[in-house]
Amino acid sequence: MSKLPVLEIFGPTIQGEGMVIGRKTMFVRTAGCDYRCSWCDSAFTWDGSAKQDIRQLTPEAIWEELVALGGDCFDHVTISGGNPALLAAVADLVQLFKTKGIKTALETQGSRWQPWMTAIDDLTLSPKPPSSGMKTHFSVLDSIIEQLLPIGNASLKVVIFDEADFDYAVAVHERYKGIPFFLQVGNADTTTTNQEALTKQLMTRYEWLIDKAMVDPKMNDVRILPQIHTLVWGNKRGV
Ligand SMILES: C[S@@+](CC[C@H](N)C(=O)[O-])C[C@H]1O[C@@H](n2cnc3c(N)ncnc32)[C@H](O)[C@@H]1O
Ligand SMILES: Nc1nc2[nH]cc(C(=O)O)c2c(=O)[nH]1
Ligand code: SF4
Ligand SMILES: [Mg+2]
Repeated sequence: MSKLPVLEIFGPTIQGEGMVIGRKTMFVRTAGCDYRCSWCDSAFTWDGSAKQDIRQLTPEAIWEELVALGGDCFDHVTISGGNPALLAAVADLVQLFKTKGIKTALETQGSRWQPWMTAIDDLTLSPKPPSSGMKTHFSVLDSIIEQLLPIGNASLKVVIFDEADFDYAVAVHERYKGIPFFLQVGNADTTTTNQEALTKQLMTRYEWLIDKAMVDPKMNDVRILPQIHTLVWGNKRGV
């Protein structure tokens, strides 16, 4: 069976972001990304700094590791990256999880379509705002959302750092009216170990983002969230 490039397997922990925030889950983090976001909090998946830690694993080997870590204390796995949507082999992993009675979530920026996306229970599409330095190919995102709308498994989550990002988020929300929409506080310091200062800064940014959304009639049907794992554990990896 085809193998996947894996950088991290961890949990159980809480899903710290978006549509299933707070849910107990395991994480599988794949290596490689087609983007280079200026503020990426997982740059080690694509910048070469963790190259030596990438393992090519079969779905069965991934499952064994999840069970070794979580025992019978989980029923949900989140696949993130990097961009797991670069990998056709996610299909086999998701099928294996299904046979084990495990629900799946997946995080991607929405730059590539994969047929297995219809089999994901909780799919987060996180197109990137101007502050990331990336450009959204809306024709690709249009096509992904069109195919997932009848399934009802997708949400949109836009990370916000500044006014231009907020305007971008408004435009994305307006374009895809029927999709649950989340605004997420951007973490501007992904390397600090000063957790107290980071939490304070993130809460200030959270309040700023709430205030922005409250007075915008185009942002009535939205949810506004921080990354709660960052509030609890700071920039620690593997949580
Ligand atoms: C590391 S990415 C991996 C999945 C996929 N490449 C993507 O970007 O959606 C997981 C989530 O973390 C978000 N993220 C990355 N860096 C962040 C930061 N500095 N502050 C807040 N969210 C961040 C991304 O926007 C995405 O929603
Ligand atoms: N607890 C926790 N929740 C998360 N939600 C999305 C994450 C990601 O890096 O994709 C993430 C993560 O790394 N940890
Ligand atoms: S798309 Fe996701 S993993 Fe890739 S650089 Fe951007 S935030 Fe990081
Ligand atoms: Mg993360």
